[in-house]
Amino acid sequence: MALDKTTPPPEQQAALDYHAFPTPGKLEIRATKPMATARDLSRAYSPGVADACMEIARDPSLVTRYTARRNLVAVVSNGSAVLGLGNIGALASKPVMEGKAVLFKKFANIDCFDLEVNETDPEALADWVCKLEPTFGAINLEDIKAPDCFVVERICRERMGIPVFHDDQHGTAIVVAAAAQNALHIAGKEPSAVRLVGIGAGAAGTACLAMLANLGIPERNITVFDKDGVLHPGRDDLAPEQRRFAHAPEGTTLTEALTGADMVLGVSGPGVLTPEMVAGMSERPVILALANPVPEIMPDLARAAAPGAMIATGRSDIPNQVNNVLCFPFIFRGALDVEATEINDAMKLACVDAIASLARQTTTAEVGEVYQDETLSFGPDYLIPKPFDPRLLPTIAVAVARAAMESGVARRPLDLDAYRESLEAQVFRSSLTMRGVTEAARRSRRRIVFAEGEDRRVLRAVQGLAEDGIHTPILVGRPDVIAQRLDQMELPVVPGRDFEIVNPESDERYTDYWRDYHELMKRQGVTPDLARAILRTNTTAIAALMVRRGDADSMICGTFGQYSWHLNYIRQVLETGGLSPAGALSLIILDDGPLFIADTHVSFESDGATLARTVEAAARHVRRFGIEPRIALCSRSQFGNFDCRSGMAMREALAILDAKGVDFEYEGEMHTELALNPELRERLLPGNRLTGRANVLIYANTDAAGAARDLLKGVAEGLEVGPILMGMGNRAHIVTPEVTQRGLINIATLASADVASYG
Ligand SMILES: NC(=O)C1=CN([C@@H]2O[C@H](COP(=O)(O)OP(=O)(O)OC[C@H]3O[C@@H](n4cnc5c(N)ncnc54)[C@H](OP(=O)(O)O)[C@@H]3O)[C@@H](O)[C@H]2O)C=CC1
Ligand SMILES: CC(=O)C(=O)O
Ligand SMILES: [Mg+2]
Repeated sequence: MALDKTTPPPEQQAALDYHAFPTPGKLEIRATKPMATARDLSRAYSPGVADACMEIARDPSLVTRYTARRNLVAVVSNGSAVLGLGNIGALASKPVMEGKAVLFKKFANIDCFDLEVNETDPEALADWVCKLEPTFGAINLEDIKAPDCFVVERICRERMGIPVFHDDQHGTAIVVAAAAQNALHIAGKEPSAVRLVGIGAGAAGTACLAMLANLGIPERNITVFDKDGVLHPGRDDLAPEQRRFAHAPEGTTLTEALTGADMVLGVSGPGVLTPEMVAGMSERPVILALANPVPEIMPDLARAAAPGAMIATGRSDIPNQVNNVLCFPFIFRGALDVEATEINDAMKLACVDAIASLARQTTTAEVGEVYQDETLSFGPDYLIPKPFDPRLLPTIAVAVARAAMESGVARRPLDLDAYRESLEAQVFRSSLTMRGVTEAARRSRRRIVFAEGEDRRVLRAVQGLAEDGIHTPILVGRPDVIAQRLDQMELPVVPGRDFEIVNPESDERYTDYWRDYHELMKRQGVTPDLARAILRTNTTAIAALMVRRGDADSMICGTFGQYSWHLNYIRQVLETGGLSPAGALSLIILDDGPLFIADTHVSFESDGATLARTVEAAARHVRRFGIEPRIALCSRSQFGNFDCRSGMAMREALAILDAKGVDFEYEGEMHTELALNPELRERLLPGNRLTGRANVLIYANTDAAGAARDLLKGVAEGLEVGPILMGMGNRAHIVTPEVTQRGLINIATLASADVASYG
């Protein structure tokens, strides 16, 4: 069906809707201080604000203490070279600039104002930017056409005492250099022997070519084109940045230049390269077709014409995205945090090395999660890290900060180890909470068996565990299926070295296992035939038997199916006089700290005695994270005001705990709201024994606990560690089907930690 102008194709309509709904645009401003009372108002505004003003007037350096300036970047454009769309003007450039601001925030937690300026004269534009110095910690120039961008940047850098960085030049050059370095390494080509063709001699083109020359590609091997054809010595329309590359003979055509070339860098416009042109390039050519949104050649056409080619574009929807988004959020993070006066060459080169080396390392569970169907091991389709790779922030920002300090432009030197740790805590949200447990796991020799060893998330988790230096897991699964999946996912873990396999179809211990199981269950209607069948097909039962017989120390199951189905087999095999489930505890990591919730899965309706046991077990587990428990027994009833079932059970539990004299804070029964709001609690339940905000919420039925857990995960973006099966001596844990690779790593780490008091 032909689509008329008023009916965009579905993907375009979706992009337009993304921008339009639920509120127009992609950004808003949020206050970081409370503004709820007259007292707040008098501090934030008149009269209190005057104190902050006068302090800054007295000592200008205090602006970083009393305002948001240090973390505030201006994204400035006049709309003269917006993506590859050309000079569409300042107003139409706004979606791109808002987009850059969102990326700054999302990837590096940097706040931005996007400033679209109606000014075509570069000197006037520079003047305008310089006057903004009091507002910002740094300036990101964007989509300003060459050669005007050179003028604007030079003037701003000369006159301003904060970093000024033209993203299209330097951000692009950094990422291109990292990708080119890696591609040439794979192709086995030395930069000094490479023949390079550049298409586009604008902002991006000139900076990328200069950077590539800096990496060792000889200038005489570089031939460059713009809309007027080849850059040659006879041209009098070139800026110095372009003239440097103008040495080809006049009249050279693009096809001629590309014949036998090793690399082409397109930063020009859509469809400039034809299949015939790339077909004539050398063996294993590198094709960087970076025009946005439509590249110089689409990868499928390029691959058909040059099957050995390594191809990258600037787009997010195609593997090998070479785009300055891999650079600008992170280079600014490092520069802002050390209060650098500029972003110099040493910082840029540090950034190139950091990006290039990240692609050569194996990826994390988090990246695997986002890019499920893509190859993520270093090679032709993975030359460069993915934008959602959480390692980018700590790795690049630290490298940049170090380079700034070493090159003498950092006004605020940092302890780089502590800096890296704080950045890692931002991106790997569970890492800080899990740190103590991870250390304990590294020291232990516990063997963990994964019942669903063929699951892709389990295989990625095994890789993560190997990287974390945590033990050798055992996988229950068919070796050929595991091998095939590892191969598909290009995971470098190897059976025998990084993990062991128990094949349910042929393990030599099978007879022992089914006999043990039959012995355990013969009085509950399990016949030998049934025991054989279960131990042949039910990997949860197999894993439990392994733990029971001492072939493993702990098991993890639950990536599919119902929690209670798995729990049933665990109870059959592992429950003893001393070990029985005491509830499931979820640790939910939220922006403002961890919150534990129980019992989310085990006892559907708990009585007082069960609840008291759950509370004690939860306190034990919470302390394993180095957190002192403050436990609230939550109910619809509050201090005996309502005789609902949960209220009565909670009161019974409270009496049991009181009689026992336990050594942690607990109180109840109370509404969840009061558990989380100490001021309100003090008002409604004066004299209650809980101090501060509760960090453990106990519910009397799994409906309530499960709903609290799901809401925190679903609405508050809580990250779950768990559920932790309490009471089983750390011998078994059951995850839930939505578990992520990071979730599996966390639970396996918990299971691995050798803690005597675990139960
Ligand atoms: N992937 C990434 O990270 C990035 C990609 N880009 C992309 O690079 C392109 C250029 O951006 P930028 O350098 O900022 O813009 P500029 O306007 O500064 O430069 C554009 C250059 O491309 C040349 N050009 C345009 N069309 C053709 C053509 N058909 N044949 C040969 N040369 C052509 C122009 O020639 P002339 O001077 O004669 O007009 C000019 O030299 C855009 O498509 C942009 O999206 C830019 C930055 C980052
Ligand atoms: C990515 C970018 O900055 C551009 O295409 O202009
Ligand atoms: Mg740009």
